[in-house]
Amino acid sequence: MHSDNPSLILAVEDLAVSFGGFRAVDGVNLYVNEGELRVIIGPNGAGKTALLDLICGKTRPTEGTIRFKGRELSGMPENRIVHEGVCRKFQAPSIYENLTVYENLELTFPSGRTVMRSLFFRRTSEVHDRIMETAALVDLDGRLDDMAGLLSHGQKQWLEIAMLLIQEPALLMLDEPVAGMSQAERDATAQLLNRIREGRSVVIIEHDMGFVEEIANRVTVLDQGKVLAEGSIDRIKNDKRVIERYLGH
Ligand SMILES: Nc1ncnc2c1ncn2[C@@H]1O[C@H](COP(=O)(O)OP(=O)(O)OP(=O)(O)O)[C@@H](O)[C@H]1O
Repeated sequence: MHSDNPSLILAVEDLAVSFGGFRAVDGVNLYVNEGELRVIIGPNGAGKTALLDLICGKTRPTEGTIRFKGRELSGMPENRIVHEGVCRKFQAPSIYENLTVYENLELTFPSGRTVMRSLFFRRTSEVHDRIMETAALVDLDGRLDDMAGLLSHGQKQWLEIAMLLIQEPALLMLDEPVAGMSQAERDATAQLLNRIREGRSVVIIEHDMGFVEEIANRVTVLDQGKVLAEGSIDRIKNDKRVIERYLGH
């Protein structure tokens, strides 16, 4: 049924992973369309992170398939999955604090450069234009010459998102992107995500329901490794089982 949908970009089917006999992900189906912003919620230990780990190749499934643009990702090494267009941002920022915002972005431009080699790298106008465009997308165009270490917590998170966007992923996965942010930074992040979802798909793990309401197209609720419910935020908020298992706590 889902293969008839031309905008389907990610199709996860019957996915499972066991750790020492414990099924952290237990038969999950997940279908994400192009241009969609999907939020995954659920109680602690529901398998949200484990699901993203499987999609980005950090861990291998015990069962099931992960098709991205029709190609099977499970079994591919992590760097190959990035090359296919799937990028993942982890919670802790991994920016270079002693380099400028511009240099951080330049470093991630997809040409396999290292910190040392980038010192001798000639800036082409293509690289420069992409850096300027991406910095503007995350509101950091005014901070390009500042050391990344001087940015606020929220701006560091945006820089890291920009470092992924430079690689032009078709699917961007973010793990609790607004954790530790001020309300103003959360609002700005919601706007940022609405800008960056254009032309790509975004999958986000989030606990903050206020934020989920602001950004989500569709919400998938995981519980004990399984999909408990899926649908619009209004449907999810009023789902008896979701309230019982998660929202009511
Ligand atoms: N690589 C791994 N090795 C061993 N166990 C794992 C691994 N990844 C996840 N688990 C286990 O699987 C279960 C689900 O964990 P997971 O981190 O996916 O939950 P979560 O829904 O992301 O929870 P939280 O909201 O607390 O982050 C946990 O019991 C966890 O210990």
